[in-house]
Amino acid sequence: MRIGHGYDVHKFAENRKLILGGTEIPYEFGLLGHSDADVLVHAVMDSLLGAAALGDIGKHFPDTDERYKGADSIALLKEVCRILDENGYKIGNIDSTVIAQKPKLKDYIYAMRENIANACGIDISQVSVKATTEEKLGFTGRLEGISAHAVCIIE
Ligand SMILES: Nc1ccn([C@@H]2O[C@H](COP(=O)(O)O)[C@@H](O)[C@H]2O)c(=O)n1
Ligand SMILES: C[C@@]1(CO)OP(=O)(O)OP(=O)(O)OC[C@H]1O
Repeated sequence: MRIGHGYDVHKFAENRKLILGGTEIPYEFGLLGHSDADVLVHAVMDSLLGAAALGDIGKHFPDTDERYKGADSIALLKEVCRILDENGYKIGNIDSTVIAQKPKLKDYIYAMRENIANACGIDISQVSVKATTEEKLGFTGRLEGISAHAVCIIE
């Protein structure tokens, strides 16, 4: 059994969709990135790659590579899960926290869990997504961006 941890941050920008956990969330700002900037899925991918000691998303999907411009992070997650499978690993469970002052995410949590579970070929009960604010403190509190943490167990 091996444990993994992932962390990511993306800043808010105008004229971008807000995609979290493969779900489009209505909000006045989206997140800036080379890909769709799905900060939650990025943290999940880094936790899985970390658990397997197989590097990180920047190694597998460089932000200098045009192939990943505007990439659907759920498709990248499928590729990470294929790499884990190829290396003989199975996912035990994933837990994650999105840190966002706004928007309220509770109505989208189930859809995010479902998208992540489907991409990984696991049951939704193996995927947890939580949300919290930082009580208006720090860069998330100032509405500058969103961060996410993820941990996982692989076997
Ligand atoms: N972007 C967010 C942040 C929080 N929630 C939900 O609200 C609860 C209370 O958050 P606090 O930061 O005030 O502790 C939290 O446990 C989440 O259920 C949310 O939906 N979206
Ligand atoms: C996901 C990738 C894909 O090019 O691009 P970004 O959306 O910029 O996201 P980041 O969290 O900076 O990770 C780097 C890249 O792997």
